[in-house]
Amino acid sequence: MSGAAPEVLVLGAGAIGLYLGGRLAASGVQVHFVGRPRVVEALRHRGLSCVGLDGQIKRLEPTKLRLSTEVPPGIDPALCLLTVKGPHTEAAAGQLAAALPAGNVVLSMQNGVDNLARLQRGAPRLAALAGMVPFNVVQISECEVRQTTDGHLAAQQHPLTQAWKPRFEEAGLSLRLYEDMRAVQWAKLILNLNNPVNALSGLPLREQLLNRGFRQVLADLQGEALRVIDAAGLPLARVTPLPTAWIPRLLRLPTPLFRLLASAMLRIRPDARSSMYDDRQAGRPTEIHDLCGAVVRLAQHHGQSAPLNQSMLRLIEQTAQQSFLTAEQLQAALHESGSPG
Ligand SMILES: NC(=O)C1=CN([C@@H]2O[C@H](COP(=O)(O)OP(=O)(O)OC[C@H]3O[C@@H](n4cnc5c(N)ncnc54)[C@H](OP(=O)(O)O)[C@@H]3O)[C@@H](O)[C@H]2O)C=CC1
Ligand SMILES: CC(C)(CO)C(=O)C(=O)O
Repeated sequence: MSGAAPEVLVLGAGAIGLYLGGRLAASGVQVHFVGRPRVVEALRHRGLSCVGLDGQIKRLEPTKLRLSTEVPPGIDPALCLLTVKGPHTEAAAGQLAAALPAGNVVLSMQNGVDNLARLQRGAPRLAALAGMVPFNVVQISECEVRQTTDGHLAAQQHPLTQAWKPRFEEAGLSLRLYEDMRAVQWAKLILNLNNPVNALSGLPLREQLLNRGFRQVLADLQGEALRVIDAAGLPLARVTPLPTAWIPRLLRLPTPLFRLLASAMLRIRPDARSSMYDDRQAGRPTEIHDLCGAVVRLAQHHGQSAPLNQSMLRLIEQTAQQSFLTAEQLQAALHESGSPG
């Protein structure tokens, strides 16, 4: 392990944290990873492999990795990447607040629209910025992560993210900076409404998206969310080749036409699944309250309802972990219990 001071702290050594941190480390950035004991232990023995979308492997031997299970007191990284799931943000913010000097920048690379506020509440003396990861990463084992879809990272326009942009690009991580990250996060949330559909289908993402019934369920959830977002007057950024508001229409097309027109969306490795599928199967808390829950809360705030997103939230919470639904069963379950409140 090099003796140079860490430049980047990754809090949450999971799929995204290991992939982003691993690629930065492989390009020469000094990265310190904070993870769970089982992950840290495995990395200490076996090192880390990050497999890019092109199949190229960036390998970090154990001696090259800086690892701990807690944020080291006194650490002063130029940048911290927060890569825990939403339900763990509050605890992570507390750890960062206790260890980092005031003013340090923490970039949340999480899904959902509420993590920045959680981070600001838990660590008010740190500078919290929003980021977004558009691509899927599969954690094959504690020590191996693989990018399975394409896309550009996004982050809040800020002198520090501007300064780090070339370092990300050198690491093969294309980064775009936005003034209005809220518009980016809501656009990503529309895409993430597929996470619970994927989790309940039990299918890999590509196979699930090639099923018209599951696409219709997703289009219904997205259509409802888009109406709520519109009523709330929130802008949406363009994070996909098509404008976000057109996606439900694309999803409803017959499969042969969808296959033809959505080739970019279907460029997914056949084994990729949503992060919510992994959480549900592992019995971990899911991010459903950060996704469908955010739509329901926004609707309520503006005197509207979002019954389908509300039903999806209940389904994820109440359906036994090992049970999967066909598209028809899912469609029926959502519409049956799709009553407001
Ligand atoms: N995976 C993906 O493809 C994508 C994920 N995202 C988003 O990125 C964020 C991270 O997701 P992902 O990487 O999949 O999540 P993971 O669950 O794979 O990784 C998070 C890791 O952090 C650990 N952790 C949580 N709290 C702490 C803590 N205080 N100290 C040390 N370790 C901790 C978790 O342990 P434990 O499991 O024990 O809690 C887990 O190992 C989420 O918001 C997700 O929605 C965005 C785009 C794509
Ligand atoms: C990349 C995407 C949209 C789907 O896998 C995701 O964000 C996730 O799995 O959480």
